[in-house]
Amino acid sequence: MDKKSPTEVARQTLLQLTTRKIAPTPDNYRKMYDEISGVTSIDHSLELARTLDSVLQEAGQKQPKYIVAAQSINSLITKRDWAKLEDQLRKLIPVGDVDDAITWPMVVRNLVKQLEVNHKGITNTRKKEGLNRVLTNFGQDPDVLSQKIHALVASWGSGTTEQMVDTPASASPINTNTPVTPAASNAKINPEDLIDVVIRDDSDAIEISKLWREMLVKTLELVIVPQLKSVPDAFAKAEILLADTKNVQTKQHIVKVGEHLKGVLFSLEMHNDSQNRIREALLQLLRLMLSSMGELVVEDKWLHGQTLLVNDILAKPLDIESLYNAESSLKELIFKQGEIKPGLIEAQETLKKMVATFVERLSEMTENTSEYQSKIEGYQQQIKSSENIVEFNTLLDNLMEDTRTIGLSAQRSRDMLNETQQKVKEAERQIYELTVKLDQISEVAHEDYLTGTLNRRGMDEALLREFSRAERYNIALSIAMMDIDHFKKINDTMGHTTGDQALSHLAGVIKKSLRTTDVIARYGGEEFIIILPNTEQEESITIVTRAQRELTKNFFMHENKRVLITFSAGVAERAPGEEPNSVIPRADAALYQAKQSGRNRVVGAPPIAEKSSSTDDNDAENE
Ligand SMILES: Nc1nc2c(ncn2[C@@H]2O[C@H](COP(=O)(O)OP(=O)(O)OP(=O)(O)O)[C@@H](O)[C@H]2O)c(=O)[nH]1
Repeated sequence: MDKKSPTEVARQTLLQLTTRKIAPTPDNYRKMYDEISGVTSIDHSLELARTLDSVLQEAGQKQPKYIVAAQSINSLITKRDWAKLEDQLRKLIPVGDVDDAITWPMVVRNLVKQLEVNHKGITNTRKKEGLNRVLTNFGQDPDVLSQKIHALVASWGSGTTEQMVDTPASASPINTNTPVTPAASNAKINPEDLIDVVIRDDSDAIEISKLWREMLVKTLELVIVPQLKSVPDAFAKAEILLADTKNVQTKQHIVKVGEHLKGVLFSLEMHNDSQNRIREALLQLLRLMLSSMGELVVEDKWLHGQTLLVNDILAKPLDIESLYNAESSLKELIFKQGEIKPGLIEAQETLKKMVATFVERLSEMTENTSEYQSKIEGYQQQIKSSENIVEFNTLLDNLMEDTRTIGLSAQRSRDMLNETQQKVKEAERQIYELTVKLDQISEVAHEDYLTGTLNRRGMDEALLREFSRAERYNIALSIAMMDIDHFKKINDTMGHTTGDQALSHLAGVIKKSLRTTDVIARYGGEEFIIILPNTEQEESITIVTRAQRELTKNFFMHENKRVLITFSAGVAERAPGEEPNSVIPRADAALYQAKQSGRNRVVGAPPIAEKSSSTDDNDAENE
């Protein structure tokens, strides 16, 4: 065969390929070329197959999957099946987007985390069983294993069962380009929410662990450490933990911090537990104290308001607002009592001194009288035995002088006694007034919020107190019922809010015009009641009329205009033994009379005796 030139061989090779309709691939070209030129060219693919085989055999010593891969690669090269070869190689060396690749650090980190998290419907034992199955089935192939573990963990997170990765048969083939994540297996979950499940790469992991650390630091700083302030040991430990957490760098360090945190949380739990028990015990103690206080302090009515207030608070679930309110009420009350009590003690001391002086004067008087008595007896003896008229006259002169002296001394003592008696009465009056004031101050917790007068409850207590005092001391007591005139018109023309302001204005003016011992309470709506201790009906009418006058001098202002507010009142004086539920209706009937007779006036109720006698008369007539 003639030796053809390479150009000629190439030309004929192409011609033959076209004639025989063979695809002009490099391989076909090489074969045709060899046939035409009559030589055998070196097959580089075989060289490539050999090289790959030796590398894979070497790698196969550590990972058997490469030995399996070497056989199939060899056969594909021999068959020149380049497409399949490419696939095989891709499977062997995962390629694609690095971000989407499932890496071992990521799988292990996720696995550890998810083993600690509680998943609904999946117990830890089930998780471990699933893991064991995957390890047994795919342990030979680290890459497949990482994918299977990843899928298994994702199945916990998405709430599906591990069944899908239990066996190689049921395990769906995982495309390495699209790793199965909880986001992929559960469309309802927002991938953004899954950063704790899937940590995509190291920079993510660092960022996430920083965020967790910051959160832990804040929790320690703002919640845990402050709560342990009163427990020095635990407080010191918590502070060390806080410093440690701020500086945590390594995994071992995190584990240590975790152990330390457990200890601190335990101390906190113990502390909170004991605080709760202390709180409960204190409350119980307080309740007990208050319940026995009622009996212990029967006479000390000044404590009554305080005990009622605290009782009210303890009856309801504790809330800070009512505690603050109670605190300020109690402070006000204690302050006012503190102001008045020294005056009361002083007045009581003065009274004691006066009584002592009184007794002294009396005994002086008695002494003087008995001295005089013995002198008289002496003179009697001298007169009996005296014979001499001159001596007798001298005796009489002395007797006259002594009688005059004793008379003067007796007069002086009498004057002093009268004076002391007056002072005692004055001191008694002062003590009475101060006591009444203290009693009233104790009611500060029972005020009507709008008008600053007592509310119904305060009124009931004041009535009880004043009625029993009047009975005990046998003193007068009157009740005035008052009602604003045409108040509806004020509301209708100026609005309810202005009506409220008018009510508060009226109460303020009346309160100012009353004596400190008088008590004003809101009976309801625009009706008020005034309790006037130690006051007869006539004087009460004068006092209430004075209040009416004050109201005409102190106008209520609305939109810069003066508004005259008036009220009508009925006054009734308590008869001995009469109870509030009898006096109040009598005052109310008198109020009705005041309204009927034109308003803005004060009417006194007929005395109860008259009323009952007229009833008796009627009864008599009826008979
Ligand atoms: N603004 C305000 N109005 C109140 C309050 N309580 C009661 N009132 C009003 O007081 C008015 C009382 O009306 P009436 O009982 O008809 O008596 P009056 O208009 O005052 O007339 P006389 O009593 O007959 O002089 C009603 O309109 C009630 O709504 C309150 O707390 N605030």
